[in-house]
Amino acid sequence: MNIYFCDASENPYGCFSNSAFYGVRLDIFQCRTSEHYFQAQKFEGNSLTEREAKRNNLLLKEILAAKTPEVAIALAENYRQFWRSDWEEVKDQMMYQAVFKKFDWHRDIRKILLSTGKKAIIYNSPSDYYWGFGEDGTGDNKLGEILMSVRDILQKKTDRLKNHSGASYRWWL
Ligand SMILES: Nc1nc(O)c(N)c(N[C@@H]2O[C@H](COP(=O)(O)O)[C@@H](O)[C@H]2O)n1
Repeated sequence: MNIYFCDASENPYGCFSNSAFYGVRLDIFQCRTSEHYFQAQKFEGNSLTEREAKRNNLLLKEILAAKTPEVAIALAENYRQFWRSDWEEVKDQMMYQAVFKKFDWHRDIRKILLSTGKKAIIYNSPSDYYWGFGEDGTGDNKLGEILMSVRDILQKKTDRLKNHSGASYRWWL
């Protein structure tokens, strides 16, 4: 049986959504959600002039200050002309980082992710054909795939820690 999720309010798998309020760190900044982290990464610099880097840093801070993930998305969209030029090439990697940090840090939702075992995880967004499954299931489901990759890595980390037992395993569990 597959695991489907879409909205952050769904129980128990809504926590898989990037809009769920589980914070992640971006350097010295705390992001309210993995969506904030992901959107802010659009303004991280590759080969920017000093002036451009300064401007992008301000945009990044504005995005991180957004009260909701929806506002963070809207702001990033507004400043599309300032996105890093290699965004299309790096966006999967950035999504992976955002999702990994979230589940590596938050024990409660890590347990939910690991509890899905080997089942397929599907981001059942009708409007998103890249990160999600789309209206008709022909979408790429990239977010679902990333969640499954993160699950595999965190399962291996759990198994490794289990073998060493002790304080680090108790903390991790
Ligand atoms: N529920 C929902 N509605 C949409 O319209 C969406 N695009 C998504 N997908 C999530 O939104 C984030 C936007 O990604 P892009 O900046 O457009 O690449 C991303 O976190 C998707 O998971 N969801």
